[in-house]
Amino acid sequence: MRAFESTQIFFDAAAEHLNIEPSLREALLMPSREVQVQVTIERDDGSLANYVGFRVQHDNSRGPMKGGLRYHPQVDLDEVRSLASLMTWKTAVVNLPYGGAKGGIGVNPSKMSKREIERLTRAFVDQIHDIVGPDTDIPAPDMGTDHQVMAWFRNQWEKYHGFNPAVITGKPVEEYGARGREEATGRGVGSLTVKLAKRLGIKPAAAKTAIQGFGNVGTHAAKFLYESEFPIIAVSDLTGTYYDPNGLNISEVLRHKLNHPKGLLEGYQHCECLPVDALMSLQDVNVLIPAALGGVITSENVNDIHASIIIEAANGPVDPEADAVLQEKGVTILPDILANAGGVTVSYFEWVQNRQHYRWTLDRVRQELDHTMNEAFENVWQTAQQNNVSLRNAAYMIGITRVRRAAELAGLTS
Ligand SMILES: NC(=O)C1=CN([C@@H]2O[C@H](COP(=O)(O)OP(=O)(O)OC[C@H]3O[C@@H](n4cnc5c(N)ncnc54)[C@H](OP(=O)(O)O)[C@@H]3O)[C@@H](O)[C@H]2O)C=CC1
Ligand SMILES: O=C(O)CCC(=O)C(=O)O
Repeated sequence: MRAFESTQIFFDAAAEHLNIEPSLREALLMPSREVQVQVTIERDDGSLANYVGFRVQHDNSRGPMKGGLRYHPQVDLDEVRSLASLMTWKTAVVNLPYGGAKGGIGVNPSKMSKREIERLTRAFVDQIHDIVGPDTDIPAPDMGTDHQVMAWFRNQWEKYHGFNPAVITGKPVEEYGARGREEATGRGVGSLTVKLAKRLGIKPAAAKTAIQGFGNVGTHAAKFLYESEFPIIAVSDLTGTYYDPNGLNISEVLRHKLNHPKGLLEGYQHCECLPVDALMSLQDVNVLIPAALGGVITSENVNDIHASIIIEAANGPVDPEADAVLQEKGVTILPDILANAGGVTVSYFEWVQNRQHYRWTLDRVRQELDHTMNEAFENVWQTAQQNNVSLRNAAYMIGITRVRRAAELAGLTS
């Protein structure tokens, strides 16, 4: 199933509960603007390379549009469209004054030099600089991009429009970035995992956890949960699944990754190394955290999953067919638009600080993040209980209701 179709099915299920009529559904779901651009750079060897870049601006009823930039070979218009719509519901679920957007380039950054990635980023900004801005659409990191890419993006954008660091978030801390943005998504995932397990009566020692993807989100979620005494029994990246039924020493695993020339888990010796896909079907896993690509749990592999809790750190990891099977089995799924909202929440704090020319302490960022995530969690939990629906359905109902209200107040057709 294509990514946007998946998102649409989840949207429709909630819209049905809310009794939203078809033409309004269409208006809420249809992206406001989709831009596709050619991104051509000179490779280090002097040859030319052409890529396709996208920015989909889904909705701005609640404020400027917000969402990350992904550099990955699978990036295409359908995926970016789906990710952009998820941003609209996500910013609404955590009640940030934003709409939703997403962008990316179909490229494999692991096969490029640092200078090539810089040229690629600057060439992309040359193509889209006039549709993004601090009051219109504010990008941020996602898969394959980091604070360095954000710094290049800002620098190139400011060549056209002048000083304004609020044009992008997730910047280096010393260059107008917020303390705590890098850890924010993983920290939010970790704190809600702890909260959900407690709510379901599962003690940390019994919450054996597996994390797919060990990049920004996966590493910080692992760190938080390890410190909360959850046994992390497996983690994976593209080099394999690293498994210890008694729990990995996450400090040691993180040290290994830090010392690996490409930041990979490859070569980590103090556990079993299994094939990449083995992580999903490990029998002794209670909490499964997909933290890499979307569409990784489908009708093909759903029956191999043994976990009783799935935390969607990635965007769109479970497709609707698999979701239905998991619901039937009683698996609790914390949906992406709530679980991974810590990143955009601290992006919002960064944007606020940039606009006020003021800096918050890390303690303040963490405190406000925890407050926002807790409030959103409680709201989603209560809505699910009151309406007897899944947490995903409840989260969509909250998001859609807020966006619909803002759109109606503004005058839908104006
Ligand atoms: N960064 C953020 O703030 C936010 C991210 N997200 C979502 O979280 C997810 C991860 O993003 P992020 O951590 O930033 O991305 P990164 O690029 O930092 O890390 C991605 C990780 O996933 C691994 N990976 C890719 N494919 C597979 C696979 N098939 N099996 C196992 N591991 C795999 C990569 O391995 P390798 O290194 O070997 O390539 C890498 O470890 C995405 O879905 C993103 O949209 C959501 C909200 C905010
Ligand atoms: O930090 C942001 O603005 C957006 C992060 C993002 O892309 C996401 O939540 O999926």
